Amino acid sequence: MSSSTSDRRLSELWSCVTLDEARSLIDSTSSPLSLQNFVGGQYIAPHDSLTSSSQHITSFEPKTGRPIYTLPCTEPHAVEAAIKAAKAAFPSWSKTARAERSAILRKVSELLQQNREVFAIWESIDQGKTLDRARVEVDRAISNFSYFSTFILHEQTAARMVDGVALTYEHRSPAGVFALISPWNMPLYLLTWKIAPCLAFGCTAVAKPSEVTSMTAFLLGDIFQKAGVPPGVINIIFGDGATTGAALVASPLINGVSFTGGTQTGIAIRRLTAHQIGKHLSLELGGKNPTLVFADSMVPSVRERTIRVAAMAAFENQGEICLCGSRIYVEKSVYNDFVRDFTAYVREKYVLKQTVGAVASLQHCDKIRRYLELAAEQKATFHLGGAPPTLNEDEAQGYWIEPTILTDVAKNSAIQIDEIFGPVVTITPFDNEQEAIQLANDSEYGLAAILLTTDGARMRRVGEQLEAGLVWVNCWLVRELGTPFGGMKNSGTGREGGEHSRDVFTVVRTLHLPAY
Ligand SMILES: NC(=O)C1=CN([C@@H]2O[C@H](COP(=O)(O)OP(=O)(O)OC[C@H]3O[C@@H](n4cnc5c(N)ncnc54)[C@H](O)[C@@H]3O)[C@@H](O)[C@H]2O)C=CC1
Ligand SMILES: O=C(O)/C=C/C=C(\O)C(=O)O
Repeated sequence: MSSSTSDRRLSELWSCVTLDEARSLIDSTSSPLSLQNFVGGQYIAPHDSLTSSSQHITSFEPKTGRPIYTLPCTEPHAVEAAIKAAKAAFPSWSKTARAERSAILRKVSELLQQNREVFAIWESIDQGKTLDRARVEVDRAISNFSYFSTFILHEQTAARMVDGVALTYEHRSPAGVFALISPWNMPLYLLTWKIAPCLAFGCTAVAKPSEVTSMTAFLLGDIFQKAGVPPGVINIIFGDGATTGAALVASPLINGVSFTGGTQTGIAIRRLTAHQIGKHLSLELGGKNPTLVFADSMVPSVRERTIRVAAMAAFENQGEICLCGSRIYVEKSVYNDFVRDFTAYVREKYVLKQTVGAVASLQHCDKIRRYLELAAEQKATFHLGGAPPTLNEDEAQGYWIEPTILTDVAKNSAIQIDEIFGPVVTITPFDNEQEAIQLANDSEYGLAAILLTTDGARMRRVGEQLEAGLVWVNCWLVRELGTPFGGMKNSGTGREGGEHSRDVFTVVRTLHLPAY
């Protein structure tokens, strides 16, 4: 594809300001849209053998099951070309004054803001989420850039005197070229959560979105070009995990990997990089997060909040957020009331096709359906869900799962143990605080936990015993971008956010200067 053809395609994509216009564009094109890698500051023609690929992957619209575009499955030699572009850009970018880097990132955030609705439309089409949810996520992508563009302006390093003998200080420098790999549940939100700090701290990168949801990453290339990000500083390549992702993380030219995705993939990345001890690894992996509902949180004055927070934590984005609370534990004295009120609330507020979207892929939909079949076989009680959804002709091939509420699921059932990552929640009673903590911690994962109680002492007593990197009390997914974000146990290693992202993307040396 010549660059003028790619420009035309991009301008068609940018011109869609409603979901219907975007769908018409997909339907009207005789050949499916084909995404192109963005390397060295430009989109790469598919027939460029050095930087692209002969293999292609088709991506489908979750709400209809129709093909929407193809993407190159970038082969190792082309991955290497993108890494070399990032490496060539590193010396200059890493020395660029932080005020200048900040201004460029600020421009990226402004351009995202100006194109907010277009990004939301394509994210909703590509991922299956509702348009409202997509808008929330684009707003966070905007914040990712604005936050780190200002964070770097205020960094300071303190010097210390040691016993009057030596003056010491920490000197940080950008760690090098990063592989930034993101999943399909919140594509733009999570990819920019990596790109923004990486560039802010002076590193360069090769970013690879999920092969399931590559569309908004494709549009991002154009934003970086328009914002004046120098060529090679950020390269975006497409492809699957086995071919493209593995070649990217394993390359000896890559100094660090920031990855969000499934735990098994995190383990594979650790193996692929095990012999490269100095490679920075930040892995944000799966979760099977508990929501603990204490009886005091069901008193009339706060009952509505308790139900609302538990429901949001379970079903936001179809349950496709690694932080979702998919195991709800309820104190026995309020168990029946909770199940009744929670079910009524979810039935009213989480309505398939209105406030609940389609799940991301056919493969993922089949996986969730297998868990629902298992629940039926194991004679779980379905308070909601379990039946095939009512769909019109256009939606019949889409990946739709009704919000599902299960009780009577055994502790050792795979439904209670595995990360289902869909709109499926279990509710289980507990007798006392100690049992609640023990049930919450009885998981290989340790990403997040939600604690619903009005007892201030319990908030700390229980909260501090939960094996989770993030504990939310009477709220969920409240985020301040400087706080450490990441998981314990098999939910990952490393923390990102503010100065924790600085630890990921910089190397530190301590200088000792004689004081005399
Ligand atoms: N944030 C989270 O916690 C997420 C958890 N998951 C969980 O993982 C399960 C599997 O989902 P998948 O689509 O397979 O997610 P995944 O972990 O395979 O995909 C995430 C990203 O990793 C890449 N990738 C895969 N294998 C790789 C490798 N060997 N080296 C480098 N990159 C690689 C993929 O291409 C994608 O960009 C889900 O059902 C869900 O339970 C999935 C996505 C996000
Ligand atoms: O950074 C956040 O606010 C949320 C992150 C969510 C994930 O990493 C996920 O769902 O994979």
